[in-house]
Amino acid sequence: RGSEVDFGAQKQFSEQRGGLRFGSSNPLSGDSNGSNSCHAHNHDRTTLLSYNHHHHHHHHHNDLTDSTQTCPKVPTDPIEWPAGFSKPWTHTPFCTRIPGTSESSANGTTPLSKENSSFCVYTSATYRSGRGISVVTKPSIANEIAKLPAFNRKSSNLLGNQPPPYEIKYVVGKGMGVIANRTIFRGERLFAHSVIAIYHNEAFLTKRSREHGLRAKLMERGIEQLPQDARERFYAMIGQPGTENQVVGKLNVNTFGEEFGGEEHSMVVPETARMNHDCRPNAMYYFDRISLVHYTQASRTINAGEEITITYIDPLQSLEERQAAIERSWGFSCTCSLCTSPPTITGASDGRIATINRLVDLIRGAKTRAVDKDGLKPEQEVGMVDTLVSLYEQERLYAHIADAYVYAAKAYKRAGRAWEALRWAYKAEEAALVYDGPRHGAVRRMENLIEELHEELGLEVEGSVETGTSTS
Ligand SMILES: C[S@@+](CC[C@H](N)C(=O)[O-])C[C@H]1O[C@@H](n2cnc3c(N)ncnc32)[C@H](O)[C@@H]1O
Repeated sequence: RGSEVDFGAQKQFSEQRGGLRFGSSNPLSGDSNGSNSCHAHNHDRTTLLSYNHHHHHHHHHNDLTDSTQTCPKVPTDPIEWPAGFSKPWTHTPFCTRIPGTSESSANGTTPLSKENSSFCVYTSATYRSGRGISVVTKPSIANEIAKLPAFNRKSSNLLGNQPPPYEIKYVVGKGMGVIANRTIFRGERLFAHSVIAIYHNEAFLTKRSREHGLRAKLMERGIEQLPQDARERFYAMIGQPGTENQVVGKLNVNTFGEEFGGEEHSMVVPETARMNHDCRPNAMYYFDRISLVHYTQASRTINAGEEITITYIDPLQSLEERQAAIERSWGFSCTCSLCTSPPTITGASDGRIATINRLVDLIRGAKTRAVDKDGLKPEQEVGMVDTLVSLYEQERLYAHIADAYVYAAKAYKRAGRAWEALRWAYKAEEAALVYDGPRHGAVRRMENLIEELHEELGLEVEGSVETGTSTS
């Protein structure tokens, strides 16, 4: 466990869930909330649509676009290379400069120095037996990424040699999609692929900038330096209509969001990016930041012929909010089964979603109160978690229900109802494995809870550690 690297923000099990894990943003296109005056000067939207998927996050002002504007300058990062920069990268890093110092050399490559580097392209063409990886980010973050155990792993075949349980096919109104070719059961692995590119969200280019040319080159170079197979997979991904730069257009609609060094990045996993969106999906993904591998599992039984889908957004939003989020970030209008249900059905669903959010607030609120005099009584909380689980089921949120099971296990334990707590803890552990993967803290917490409950209930087999080898 000593080797566990985590330089990103800790993800909470329940609350940071949702939309922001899929999709890319283009922060340089301007913050759509218009909350700061810097962006008032910025009319450089690259695209017709605002693909600012991480709109609720606070972005650093980015004045890489225009040094004359009155916004504060982005501070330069402490840069640790060139010391050891060549490892694990197989290409010389290619960097942009911050404004005011951008009299770059003819080929656009800047000397390696603390003062003038901002974003660089790092590529390892030998990464994972030649699958390759490009990272476009700040030097300090690239250094952290380079230290990951992922760079010592050889294997690029993470799925074994079984034929995939799906085919990539044309789906009316959606472009390509992933269609099951046999029955798939909950928990079955569907995709497991090493990311081929990671882009800092602030590295996205902007139109009016005098840095535009260099920035476009930076974005494109990330892909051009990849080995041929990865490059072809990148260009095979769907584009974004109306986006001038092909690479940026593909990044805008195909990437998964993840934090590195506490800052938002967009990751490319071309195989997994074939899955279309559904507000009530039958598959769920997680990203393992130690190995830089992205995993997808079935979250319920999927029948042969059925499309395999994931959700691009936080599914615990009303119909209106979901459709707005999809429209804003991807530019299509959602026609999933829930979104196209009659108003009586969608209205009932919106009501359940509001109740789910309210219950979670109440349960969490009770927990954070130091002395819960006016907090929830244990039996009240038990009633709430029963309702919560039921609402998730009614909403067909088969993967996200992990959160509800965790609340249920804790509530029953608190109420002194150990057997029921154990039942929920097992369900929570199973769901968290599908939802978050084995490395996630939720899985470990549920394992610990199960162990505690076993003790409380006298379930542990006496001397089980010693007699573990003698089987009948
Ligand atoms: C990550 S890609 C998914 C694969 C894509 N259909 C393809 O052909 O490669 C995202 C894009 O697929 C399309 N898409 C995804 N889900 C959709 C849906 N539910 N309805 C319509 N189009 C969808 C949109 O064009 C979106 O920008």
